[in-house]
Amino acid sequence: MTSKQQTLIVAGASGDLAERLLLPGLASLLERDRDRDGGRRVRLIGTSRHAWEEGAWASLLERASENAGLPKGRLHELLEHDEARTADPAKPEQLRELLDAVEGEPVLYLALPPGATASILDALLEVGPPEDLRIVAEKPFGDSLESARSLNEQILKVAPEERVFRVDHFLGMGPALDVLPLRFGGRALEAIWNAEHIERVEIVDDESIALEGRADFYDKTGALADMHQSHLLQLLGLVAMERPERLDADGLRDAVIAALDAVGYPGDDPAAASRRGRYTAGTSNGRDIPSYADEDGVDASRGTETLAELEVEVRTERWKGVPFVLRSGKGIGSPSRHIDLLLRAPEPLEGLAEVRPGRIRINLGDEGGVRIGVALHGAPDPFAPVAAVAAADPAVSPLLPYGQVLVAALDGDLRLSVRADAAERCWAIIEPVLEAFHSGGVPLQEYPAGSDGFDDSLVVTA
Ligand SMILES: O=P(O)(O)OC[C@H]1O[C@@H](O)[C@H](O)[C@@H](O)[C@@H]1O
Repeated sequence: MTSKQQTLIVAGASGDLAERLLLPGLASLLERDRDRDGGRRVRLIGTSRHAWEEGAWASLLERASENAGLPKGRLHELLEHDEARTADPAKPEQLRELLDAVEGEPVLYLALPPGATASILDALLEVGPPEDLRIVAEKPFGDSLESARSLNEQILKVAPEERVFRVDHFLGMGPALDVLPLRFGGRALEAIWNAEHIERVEIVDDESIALEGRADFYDKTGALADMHQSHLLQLLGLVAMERPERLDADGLRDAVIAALDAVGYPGDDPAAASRRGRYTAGTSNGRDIPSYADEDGVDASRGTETLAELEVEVRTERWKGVPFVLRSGKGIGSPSRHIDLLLRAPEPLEGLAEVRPGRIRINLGDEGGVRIGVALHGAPDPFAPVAAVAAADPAVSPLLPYGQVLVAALDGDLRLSVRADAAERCWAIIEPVLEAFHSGGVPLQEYPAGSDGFDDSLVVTA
């Protein structure tokens, strides 16, 4: 690769996302590519509407390098150029100045909430977007089906779909990338990847962290819109889809949308298919956590959920009658990120001790890998560590998930980006449940932070 020059403008660079995830992701990919044909030629402009304090930009890059596990000066070294600007890209004249500072191909990363993204898109239309502009839009893409539609209309006036990258960093997680080779790269698992052999699928992201000062965003959003609408449904798309005709962007994204289109609620009753909870004071991961209702910036009367569980069906021949359970919560005592495919019990065989039927676990946590529970002699519990383990080679995907989605955007690979129709469809799937939540149709349960979530006896009114 003698790479072309690109200027990455990050709007919202002073936010927590840039420091924790996006810039570390960038550092991880520049580091990976540093010795490949002279490395990538990326210029970075970080913008914020608020004035940058003296030294704030340099120390942001240092913290981002450290968050990527690199020496603190590394990101600065790897970038061809970097600078911070105080600018409001929603103001056309300020946006024009930013675009004038671009050298090479412009990549505009909108690390901002949907309302701010919409204002910048308006400004882009007014100044006339450069023809080679790439737009990267952070999740949540809209905050309802209607706003996702209108964002899509706006964005497609500014750039064609093949230059638009709607980010879902779960799609950049090594283990999520493993789902495709796991299913289609060999015969062992795809042969049983159906309702005949699989009884239930669980897609879980239970986190020990709590609100972490994000009340501004989270209290208006809640677990369901934060996690299920994007991350968990995208994973469901990969697990539930049919074999794509080919694994290019259209092939993959057509297969994902077909799976999402087939999603419905058991008995067409979204309220009965869902549960929600909110943490009370407790201790999680050795830290004292206040009750969600008492966290700074929270309006307790909103009844925002910090834990949500949803059961859906995928109405295809392959998945007939198989519940897909999607759960995510904060302040959970035994955090776990995984996709489990629980196998049906075999026909009993006289003389053979009864064992648990086993499961396929795709571990989405840092350690990754796939664990297949099988019955072995002397190991009646196939969930025990003697079961077969396929560990991914960490050298194969050394990028952080944000590095993976970012490199896809920089290189124009659309496979890790959520297509317009899928972003809308995911809102359409969760909106009936959100309505049930807001109208009080699903009781808000309480769980102490540090516990494992639902306890049906603790029901409070929403
Ligand atoms: O642990 P990661 O990779 O940051 O992903 C989980 C996070 O994903 C984000 O998209 C959500 O807004 C957060 O609430 C969540 O904690």
